[in-house]
Amino acid sequence: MATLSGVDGKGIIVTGGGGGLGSAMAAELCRLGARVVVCGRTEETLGQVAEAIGAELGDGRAFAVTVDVRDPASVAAMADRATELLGAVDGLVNNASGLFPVKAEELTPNGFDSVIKIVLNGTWHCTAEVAGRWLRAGRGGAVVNVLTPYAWMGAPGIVHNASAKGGVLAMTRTLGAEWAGRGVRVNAVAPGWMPVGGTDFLAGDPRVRRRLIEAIPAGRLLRAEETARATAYLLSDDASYVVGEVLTIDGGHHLSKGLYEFLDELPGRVS
Ligand SMILES: CCCCC/C=C/C(=O)SCCNC(=O)CCNC(=O)[C@H](O)C(C)(C)COP(=O)(O)OP(=O)(O)OC[C@H]1O[C@@H](n2cnc3c(N)ncnc32)[C@H](O)[C@@H]1OP(=O)(O)O
Ligand SMILES: NC(=O)C1=CN([C@@H]2O[C@H](COP(=O)(O)OP(=O)(O)OC[C@H]3O[C@@H](n4cnc5c(N)ncnc54)[C@H](OP(=O)(O)O)[C@@H]3O)[C@@H](O)[C@H]2O)C=CC1
Repeated sequence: MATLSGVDGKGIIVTGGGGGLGSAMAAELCRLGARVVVCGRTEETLGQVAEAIGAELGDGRAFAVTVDVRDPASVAAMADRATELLGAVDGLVNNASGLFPVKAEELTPNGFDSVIKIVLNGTWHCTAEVAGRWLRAGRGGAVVNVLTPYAWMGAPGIVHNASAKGGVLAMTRTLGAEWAGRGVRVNAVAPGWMPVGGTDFLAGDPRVRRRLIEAIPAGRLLRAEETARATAYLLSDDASYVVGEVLTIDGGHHLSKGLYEFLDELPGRVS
């Protein structure tokens, strides 16, 4: 029986790997057979993630490496260390991010820059470093950028992050087309709301949680592991003809329910 090739045996770097989605993603990729380097700025959380994966799946599956994605030299050092630890790097997941809710008219130039530097510049630095090595070596590889549907929908209250994610969307499509002929694939996932990391408040506030869920056609929040599995597909050779694409995983949230939820109340409705 034919099976999907998946990420079994692949070496993958996950940036922001100490965070909510990054840690869940790293663990799920390892369950699917990959070996991962989780990287970010905070050694302690990265160490905890690698240790938890080791306790579940055994040693040699997950490794912690510090990096500041805003700094190209730090990214190059991380890529060196990841290559030593994994043997070969086959995939990169650009998951690191930063944001704070703020009214656009109150956002300072430095506040805007602080988010752009992590999300847009950081994604570029990691992609240029890791994919640059693949291109110079004449080998392939897969990059998956973590977007959200607001990369194209917009997101009032977080203009810095929405602008950065919009930039990463353009980067995904551009580099996807530019490098496809040389075996380097660049794609993205666009997950909806998950009660982890930057939005872990969703797990605790029933009112906010209920209001959000009401707007999601699928009627529930997304599980981080579901994002991980979609990411695994894009990292795998099964997606070898998928280029510059965005896989949206939001239960239909960005499509909205439209008139459907009011259908029974509309005058003149023919049943
Ligand atoms: C809401 C929908 C979300 C759905 C999708 C979810 C996405 C995520 O969850 S993304 C990940 C969220 N996690 C984090 O953001 C954690 C990491 N965050 C940070 O490190 C900081 O929040 C950061 C993004 C601001 C970066 O920190 P740093 O570079 O150290 O920046 P500074 O603290 O030096 O501040 C720079 C600049 O920004 C202004 N600023 C910071 N926080 C706020 C705030 N809450 N409100 C307004 N302005 C803020 C700060 O004042 C500085 O500006 P100046 O004062 O002009 O110098
Ligand atoms: N949670 C959700 O509902 C959704 C999340 N997403 C996306 O998922 C991704 C992860 O978000 P989430 O897990 O919620 O958030 P977290 O805050 O938990 O994770 C963000 C991670 O980015 C790392 N990071 C921040 N700045 C830097 C930097 N300069 N260099 C290296 N690493 C950095 C942080 O680690 P450290 O501070 O230690 O460096 C942290 O581990 C983001 O791209 C986000 O936009 C998308 C849709 C929904």
